[in-house]
Amino acid sequence: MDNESILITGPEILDAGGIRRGSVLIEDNRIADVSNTLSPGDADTVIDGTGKLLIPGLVNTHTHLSMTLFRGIADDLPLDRWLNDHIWPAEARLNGDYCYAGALLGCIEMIRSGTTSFNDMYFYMDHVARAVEEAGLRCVISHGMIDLGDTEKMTAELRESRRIIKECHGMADDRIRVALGPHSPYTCSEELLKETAALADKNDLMIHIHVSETENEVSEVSRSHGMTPVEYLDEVGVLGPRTVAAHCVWLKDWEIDILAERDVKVSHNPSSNMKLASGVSPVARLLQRGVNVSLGTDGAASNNNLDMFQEMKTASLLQKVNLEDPTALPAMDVFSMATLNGARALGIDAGLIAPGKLADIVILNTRRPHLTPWRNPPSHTVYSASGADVDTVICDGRILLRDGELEVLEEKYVMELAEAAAAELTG
Ligand SMILES: C[C@H]1O[C@@H](n2cnc3c(N)ncnc32)[C@H](O)[C@@H]1O
Ligand SMILES: [Zn+2]
Repeated sequence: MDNESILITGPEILDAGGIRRGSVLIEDNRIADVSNTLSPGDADTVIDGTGKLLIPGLVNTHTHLSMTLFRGIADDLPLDRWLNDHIWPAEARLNGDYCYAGALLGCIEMIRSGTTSFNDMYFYMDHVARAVEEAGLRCVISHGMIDLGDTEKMTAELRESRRIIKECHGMADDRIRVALGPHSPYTCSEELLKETAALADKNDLMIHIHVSETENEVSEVSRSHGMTPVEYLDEVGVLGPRTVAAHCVWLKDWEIDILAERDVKVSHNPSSNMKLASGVSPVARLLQRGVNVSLGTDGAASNNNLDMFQEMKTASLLQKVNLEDPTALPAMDVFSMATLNGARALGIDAGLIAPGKLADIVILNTRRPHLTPWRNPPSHTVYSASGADVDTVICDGRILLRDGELEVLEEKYVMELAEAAAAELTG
């Protein structure tokens, strides 16, 4: 059933390299050919791409998938009160079944809005992995480690990370990989951060961490360590090319240099930063210095959805208004962030529509009133489209959504499961 050949005939193709027209042939889990001479006889499955736009699957480089269960519970608060007074008390009641239900729901939401890969940090990650395996998506997952300076807690967090690595790394034909997830410089002890760096080095693992999200964090870290968060994380060895640093809102100029030098992968989360009023990340400057900046939604309790199309538009508009410069972060740049830069951040051989790349592909219906006249694909994709315009999704060469119909998971059942879990948790 999966991993046969699929031919998508005659769509327009948009990726970070530009716009063109051509048919796309998928064999097994990779793109085999992109050309104008392919004929329908060449494939087991043929998808008519006429009137469609074919793009690489979007990559969400920072989220907490199971937090779909907490959507709408604590709006209109700053990060510290949001976490301390609402989210952490609610999370204390989580278990594996709840996290599985929330992750399944999140997977459906992502498939329907054109995301094929994501970077997740949360709890009960073996249950999240099971959901992702069933959904057919690709991900990097990490157990969110928080020790608040407690040595016993630190040992337990590292033990749980090791367990998840052992059980889940390379699962589902390597669609699921495991990273280390020290939550942040303000919730992890110095020792935990150093242990994390050593473990990542030894086992060639990615690190996923929140960095310089709020002004409070910068004051707190500066007070405790006499250094800014980026300087401190560099000192303890956490920053490198396999580190995804989420947020990076409050950066001094020299911290941007450190991030660039270490080739840290920055994940920009504009909706969450705006909703929690955390601030505005200097994305245009980061990109100018050559930092690989990608996009993330953060969790559904601070966004409040997982739609990467909205995230692209928001990212662009936020830079423009903040810099009072309408040329800042144009459509093509933000589209590259959501595709190629995301794939690079997660070490995934995708993000471009080209032979040899992993077949993670999204097809949009362009024949919609709000996309008419169809004339400027990058502009329409970033400024006019939404996740609801996605009609077909392929991940790892397997069709997950076809003409708006899910080919994986039972949507009605998953929604009921998530409703029940949310009611028990927060109701
Ligand atoms: C993995 C941990 O990260 C928390 N979490 C979710 N969103 C954010 C954010 N924007 N900043 C910091 N922590 C966050 C989750 O609620 C969980 O406790
Ligand atoms: Zn987060």
